Amino acid sequence: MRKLLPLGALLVACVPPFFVDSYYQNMLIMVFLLAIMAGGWNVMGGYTGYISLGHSAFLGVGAYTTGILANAWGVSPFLTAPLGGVAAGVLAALLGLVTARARGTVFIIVTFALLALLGIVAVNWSSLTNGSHGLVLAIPTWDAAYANWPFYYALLGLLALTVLMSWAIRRSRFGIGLLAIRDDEEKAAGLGINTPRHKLLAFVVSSVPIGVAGGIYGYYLSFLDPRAMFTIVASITLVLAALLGGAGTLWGPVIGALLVEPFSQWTNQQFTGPDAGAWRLVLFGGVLLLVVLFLPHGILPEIQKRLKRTPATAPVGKRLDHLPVARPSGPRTFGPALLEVTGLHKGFGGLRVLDGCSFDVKRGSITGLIGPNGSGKTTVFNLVHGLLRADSGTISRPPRLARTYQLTRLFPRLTVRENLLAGARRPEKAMELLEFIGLADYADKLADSLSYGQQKLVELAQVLMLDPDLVLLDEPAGGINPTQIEQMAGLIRQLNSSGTTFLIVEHNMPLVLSLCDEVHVLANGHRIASGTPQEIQRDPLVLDAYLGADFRELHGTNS
Ligand SMILES: Nc1ncnc2c1ncn2[C@@H]1O[C@H](COP(=O)(O)OP(=O)(O)OP(=O)(O)O)[C@@H](O)[C@H]1O
Repeated sequence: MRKLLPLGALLVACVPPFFVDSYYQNMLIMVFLLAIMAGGWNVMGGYTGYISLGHSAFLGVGAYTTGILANAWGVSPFLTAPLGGVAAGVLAALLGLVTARARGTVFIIVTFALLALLGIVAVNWSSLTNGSHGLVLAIPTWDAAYANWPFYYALLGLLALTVLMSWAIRRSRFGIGLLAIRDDEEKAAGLGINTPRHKLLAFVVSSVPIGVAGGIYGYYLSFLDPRAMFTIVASITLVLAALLGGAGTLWGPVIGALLVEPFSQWTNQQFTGPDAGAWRLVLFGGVLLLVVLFLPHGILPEIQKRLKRTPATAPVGKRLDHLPVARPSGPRTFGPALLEVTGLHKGFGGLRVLDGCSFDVKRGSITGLIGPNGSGKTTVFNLVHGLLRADSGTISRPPRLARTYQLTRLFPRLTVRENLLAGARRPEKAMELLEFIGLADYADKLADSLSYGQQKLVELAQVLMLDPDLVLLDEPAGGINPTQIEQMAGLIRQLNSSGTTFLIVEHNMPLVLSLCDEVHVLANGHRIASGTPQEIQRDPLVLDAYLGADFRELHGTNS
């Protein structure tokens, strides 16, 4: 693709002088326009995963701002078109603030409502927009033989800038943050990504090229009709182009525009009369539905998948070289409490999950938190990590704290390296940690192509990128094989010897007993025992509430 790019660019640039037929020039101008709109939208809808149905509003805002200012100042609309981009950006920022908490369908509806609202404003604010009569712009003054050229090159240049912007974003930490939000917003926030700021910026960035394009397009038409400028058909068309080509890819929106625009022009010729708009809406909506159902990732990812069809196996797990580090013999001494939880109460509706839970984790220790299913261990993690708020009680936690999840939550569509970089932009540190967990060879593989055990290791490395003082591990051995459990234990010990404190929730008792310095046992929402592994496995309360008869028999423990 990269090698073909200069050739393609040269060919496209040669069209106006060599293909004077204005039909084809106009077709390409409209393809560029649609590609810019789909490319801008892609930053929000493709990278960030927030589907907007209102993005064509930025085209109208850009066109009106450009036209009104050019008329008022008596200058060429080409000069005021960048201000169309500014107006679109400001509007997007305002809307972004309003929709800060909106997700999924609510976001779609709010963006659609914005489009409808602006259409009404454009029709009714006659003193500014000339209302439903439309706004007339200056007619181009250059020779009719070159009539389309300036628009053609202006939009081609803007398209190049849009693709370049999209490329730069995808390679930046900001872009990794956007993709992380798309894959798992809650987890992204947990890794320290400022998700509201990322979304706001993505919204603004996605609107600006469309606003500038609106200015150029308005001049191309020389007449702004509010119904055509704020039509839902335009929004559906641009979303269709992005999804068909491949949302979240660099070239997908361009490929989509190349396919959708000729189709759109064909429907323009086929449907005439007063209901034409409604029929086109039905048709585009239907095609959009088909694309979502049958080609959900779009054409480009489908082609890439077919080309890459290497053996469909996941990378085979390399045996890690890190042998578990032997436990230091003799008593270990620890610092003061790094985490202190006192009298935590938490309920969900009528269900009391935590009922006066208190315990601490000493600096430098590996502390276990065990208990029967449903005793509230994960809820404690969620409270300590700040995902939930306690009904009452206090938590004194260190500032640098990170957690893993019971079921791994890597960003599946980011590479292993990008998963690590999402929380902190430190490429050397990321590679160092991948070496440490034995997965450096997998740095550029997509996270979801790894085995579950490998994903658990990557999630550990991911949280270590934050240089945490305290790491909360939620079932690090859950669902992985005994060799990998041993590897995981070895890594935890190694990290602990270099100063990291761990709080581990785990059902694998041999692991807990061999790894932990101190163990707290929860049952019915509060702590029923604390002590060294030796003390815990002899405690009759713990044997009754959790470890049970099997454990007693197996280990010959007497009550
Ligand atoms: N967000 C929630 N809304 C309603 N109930 C919840 C919520 N989160 C947890 N619970 C309930 O709270 C109880 C404790 O759940 P929690 O996941 O903390 O237990 P756990 O000790 O971690 O269990 P396990 O060992 O099975 O992971 C369960 O009955 C669970 O169904």
